[in-house]
Amino acid sequence: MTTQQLIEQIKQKKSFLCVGLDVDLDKIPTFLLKEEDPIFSFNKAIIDATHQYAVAYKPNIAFYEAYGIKGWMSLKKTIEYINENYPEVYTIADAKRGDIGNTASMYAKAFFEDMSFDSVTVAPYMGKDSVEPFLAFKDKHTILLALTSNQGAFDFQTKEVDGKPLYQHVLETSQQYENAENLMYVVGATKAEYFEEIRKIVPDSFLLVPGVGAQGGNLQDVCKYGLNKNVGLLINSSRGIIFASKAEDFAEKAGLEAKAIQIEMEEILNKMV
Ligand SMILES: O=c1ccn([C@@H]2O[C@H](COP(=O)(O)O)[C@@H](O)[C@H]2O)c(=O)[nH]1
Repeated sequence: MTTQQLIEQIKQKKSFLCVGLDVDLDKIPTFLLKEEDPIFSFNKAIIDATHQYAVAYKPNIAFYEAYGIKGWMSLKKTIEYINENYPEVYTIADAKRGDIGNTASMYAKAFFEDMSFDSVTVAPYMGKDSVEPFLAFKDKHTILLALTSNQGAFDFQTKEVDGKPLYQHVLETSQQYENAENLMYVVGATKAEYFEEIRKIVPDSFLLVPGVGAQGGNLQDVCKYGLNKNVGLLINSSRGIIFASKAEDFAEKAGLEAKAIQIEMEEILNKMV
């Protein structure tokens, strides 16, 4: 999907919500465990109930890898279901990959060609040759970890290197990579006070923002400096939406949670114009 198509969808739905599909068999309604593929059944119901309020879905690959081959099959069925039924929706493989060039190319093929995701999250620690193989794919996005939502972000990402925090080097240096127009960045909602500085460095880039809901980040705080002329934000909520209920009404409750966030987003967007 092109960036322009993503922007069009955001305008149409008046939403920049990304629903995280982090399925945990211990947390889904027990009646689903009788199904042939409980993870896919759960995802299908969540997607059907939330797609009108969300512009993107982000399965975190760990939640599928943890179940071995069955988990990978559930992931493949999920991405195929989205692409076939809701082709306007943007998809993110939250895989946090990162390795030397030839290995990075294989990761890129796995997520962009075999799985047909629109984007993949990548750790920047190994530098240019580990990122550019992903960027080489046309109409696909590489989402680099810049300033993550967790407490451990302060271990390295905010440390000063040559007079500025490491995360700022990630933003500035990666903008010089070949096909840098295919870059987006992860910035945690729990780091709202950093958005003003980040927008000075990457005013036009899309930012994937996890950390609202269960991790305590706040939508309004992020939007204060995070929005740009094209909205430029994808706000992710996983547990806060998909586990809104563990009963028969789990999908309906997920839909209501997504709708509440979409309404808040619409109000924010209305104030922009
Ligand atoms: O900085 C980061 C990068 C990725 N994540 C991932 O996003 C979701 C958040 O889930 P919630 O249930 O809404 O907290 C999850 O997949 C994380 O691994 C992140 O939280 N922070």
